[in-house]
Amino acid sequence: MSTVTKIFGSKVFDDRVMKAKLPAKIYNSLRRTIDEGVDLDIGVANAVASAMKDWAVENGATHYTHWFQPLTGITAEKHDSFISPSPDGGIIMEFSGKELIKGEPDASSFPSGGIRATFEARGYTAWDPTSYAFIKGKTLCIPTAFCSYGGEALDKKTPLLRSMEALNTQALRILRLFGNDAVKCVKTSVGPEQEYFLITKEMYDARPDIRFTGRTLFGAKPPKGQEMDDHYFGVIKPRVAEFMEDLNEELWKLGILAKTEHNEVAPAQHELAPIYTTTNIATDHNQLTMEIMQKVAIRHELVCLLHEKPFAGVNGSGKHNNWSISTDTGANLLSPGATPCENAQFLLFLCAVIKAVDDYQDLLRISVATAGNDHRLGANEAPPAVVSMFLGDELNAILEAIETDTPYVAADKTKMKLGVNVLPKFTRDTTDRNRTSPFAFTGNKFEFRMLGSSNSIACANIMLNAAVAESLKIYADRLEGTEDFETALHEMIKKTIKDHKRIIFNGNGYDDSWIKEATEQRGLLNYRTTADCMPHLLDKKNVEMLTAHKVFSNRELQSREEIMLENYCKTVIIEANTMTDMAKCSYAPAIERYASSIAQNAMFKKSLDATIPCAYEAGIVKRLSVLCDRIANTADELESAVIKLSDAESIDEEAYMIRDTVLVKMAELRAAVDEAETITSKDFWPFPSYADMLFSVR
Ligand SMILES: NC(=O)CC[C@H](N)C(=O)O
Repeated sequence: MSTVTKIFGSKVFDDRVMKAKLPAKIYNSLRRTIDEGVDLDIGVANAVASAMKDWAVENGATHYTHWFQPLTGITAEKHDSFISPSPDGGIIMEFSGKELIKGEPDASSFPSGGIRATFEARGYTAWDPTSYAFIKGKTLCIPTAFCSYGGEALDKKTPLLRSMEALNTQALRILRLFGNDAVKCVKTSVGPEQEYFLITKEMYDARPDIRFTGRTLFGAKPPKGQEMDDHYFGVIKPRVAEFMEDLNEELWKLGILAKTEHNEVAPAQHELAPIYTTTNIATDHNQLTMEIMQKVAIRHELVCLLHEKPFAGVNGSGKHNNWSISTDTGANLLSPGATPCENAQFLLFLCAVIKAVDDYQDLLRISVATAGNDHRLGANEAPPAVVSMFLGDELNAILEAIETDTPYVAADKTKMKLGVNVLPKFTRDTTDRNRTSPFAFTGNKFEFRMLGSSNSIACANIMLNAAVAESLKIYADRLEGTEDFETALHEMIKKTIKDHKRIIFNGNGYDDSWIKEATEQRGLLNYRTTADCMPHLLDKKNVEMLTAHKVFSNRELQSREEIMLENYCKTVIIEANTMTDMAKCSYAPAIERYASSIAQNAMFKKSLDATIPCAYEAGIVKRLSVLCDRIANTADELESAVIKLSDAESIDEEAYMIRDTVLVKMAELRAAVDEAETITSKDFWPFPSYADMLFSVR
């Protein structure tokens, strides 16, 4: 066995271990819980817990934790050791079924958006057996859902599981209509491409803005950025290669299918992509991947930046969510099939996605909304904030032929009537990719490109699954019990294309003319910022859909809106405070020192000989003095804008004020400091430059 096959999954209590360690009866009953959602009885839980503990202890674990994903966007853990006193004064290592299936963390300090007051400390964590337990360090981590005392979800996993269930229910109804009775379960899978930057720890330590906010808040454009396209897929530097090697090993041990690694477009930018897996597991794995990337980087004296736009002017970091729907019998429902019948089914699922993306474009935008991602969307190969879909030429032609009842030329001029017997065979689309499209069909899956690199993929997939479940439900309601299935199917697909073709766009998403056409002619939404989109989470149609499929309750939705806006406001306020601090306490004094040293030089020169020219010195001193005044004044104005936020009467209003005043002043302050950087001696400049940081790893 190669080393990789040996270490892969070695820290995971996966199917192989369960099979080997559990009595057959227990194993089969656990499998039924994992595969079919059958309730687990305490006897089984006790047996699993005991085997899990023995395995974990054998592998060096001393503690266990319920590992969950609160609404902070990161994961949470509270370790308990397995020890229990024994009568002889020693200890035994113990872990019960009760401890496995339920935890009661005193977790009052997590954001709950009003679901739970601080004095109501209790929250519950409940084991999610569909995601395997694993060992991190010396701790056995048990993936769990997290909810309040009253049963409301306080995490991202619970609604994600609910959305998968909603899609499963509706997709099965559709499959039955096509005579498919063998499929027991439909699941979505995802392969998220994780982009990130690596800079040296030395650079990181020297930049308070990166340390406090994850991104640079100042920095003049370097002489060289990504103009030469020489970093993308370029030779990986040895130090980065060592980091990647180490990272792969850690991920493989945790059963994470790390597959592709390469240099990305911007200097210092890289990407890691795993093989796709069930959405729930992919979400857990992506959270772990982000955590481990940061840990491994430190071992190499590097820092891994997961911010969406750590450096202005070069590519930001996204997390493209490659999403598909498949059955337990191994069929990918987004893959054009081999027979006309399969293609009719494929077209129905395709239409369900088209309808979902159009009807719930706002929810998709909301699902990726963060202060950081607002800076990324709309430039440097990240899609714009207007949601649209790219299907490619062949699929477009097919949809057009269906809509207009005209022959589909590429397929023997067969008229596109969607009767299962007359639909022509067509193969996988091989058209080009579109980097500016938020939602691109890539042959047998959709690539949702709007997610930012720090986003949990849970949110985007919750909305996507729920919206598609809703389309499928509407279809199933219409088709079930119809006399003439083929005609009804054909009419329904035709209607979907007519009603929703506005969302399909194959051109350049960055063109101003597209944004104009999208918003003015097609009526698509353009929510530029988190402040613009977040309140729409509570729009009637969104609440109705999400509650109808039991993905969120009303209260859970309100809490999410509040938490996301609070997060936006806090993030920007921390950025603003960091900026005023850096401007007042570091930049302005440094600029003053440099200007005064130049002024003194000029005076020395003049005292030697009054005819020595000092135009250079005078010019610089003048420019820097003007800039320094501007920096000081703008920093004051920024500070006042932040103080004024306390006048806001609601979190929505505070977010609007941030968008309209604080972010505007931040941009002005940055412009003044960046201009000063271009004429100040490096010896006086207090922080590393863009060039220093972007080219720091050699
Ligand atoms: N080449 C690429 O796919 C770049 C994507 C880009 N970094 C983004 O923000 O999404």
